[in-house]
Amino acid sequence: MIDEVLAIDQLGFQYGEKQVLSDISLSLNSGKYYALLGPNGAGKSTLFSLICQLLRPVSGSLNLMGKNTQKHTRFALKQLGIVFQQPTLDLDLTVTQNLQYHASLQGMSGALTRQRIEEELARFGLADRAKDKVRALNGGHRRRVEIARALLHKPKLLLLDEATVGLDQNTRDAMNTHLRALCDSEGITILSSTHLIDEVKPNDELIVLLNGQVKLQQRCEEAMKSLGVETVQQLYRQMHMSGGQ
Ligand SMILES: Nc1ncnc2c1ncn2[C@@H]1O[C@H](COP(=O)(O)OP(=O)(O)OP(=O)(O)O)[C@@H](O)[C@H]1O
Repeated sequence: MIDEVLAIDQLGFQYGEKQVLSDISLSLNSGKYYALLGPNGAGKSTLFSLICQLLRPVSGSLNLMGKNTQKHTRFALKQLGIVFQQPTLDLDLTVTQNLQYHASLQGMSGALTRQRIEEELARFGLADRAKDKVRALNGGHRRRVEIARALLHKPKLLLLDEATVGLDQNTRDAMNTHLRALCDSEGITILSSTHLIDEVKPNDELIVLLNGQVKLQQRCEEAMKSLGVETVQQLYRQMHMSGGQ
């Protein structure tokens, strides 16, 4: 079994003249939850776009499951599930139709599609909403559908770009618990960007991006211990003061 799911080596990116990411090197292992923290404009969404190949790196390389993403595009896209910051469900289609559309883009057979939709909707407590139009769902349920959709083809790496924004506290808590359980039960790796520091748990792997550079990659609990702080808030504030904006 390959333990390293994503390897990023000396990645650099710029929009025109503007350098946005510099010398990013990261290693993400299977079954772990990585919380990506960084202020507005730090480059989190750009990093996600590079991983899912909406953008091409200016320098450096990305390997997914041991294969270079630019040389093995289709393979790489099959390893990824993505939930973008902006909702992307079709509100006028049913939950099942939205999922079927994704499955057909992934080239999944009809039988497999039916089976996987049933499994994922059950897992997310949405089995009884399968035939409802997405428009009829509340924000928390819509997000769950988006995550179920991203998992349909059993990706190795799930990218969540501020996936809990706009959800109430209870829904966020439930989703966060659920996502970490996915890492344990399915061995899936999650890279999740957030501004909500209270969502980062001591057992998470923490990645802090500041000014387009990785300032920290360490298990959260260990990072707090080595910096002598008691909360993730304090840790993040300290990182800012020692190298941020
Ligand atoms: N298409 C673009 N063209 C030019 N500059 C861009 C473009 N997209 C983003 N940028 C700039 O690149 C930098 C990084 O943006 P990015 O959206 O990756 O940051 P972020 O960490 O995701 O921020 P946020 O938390 O606000 O979503 C910012 O300075 C932003 O203004």
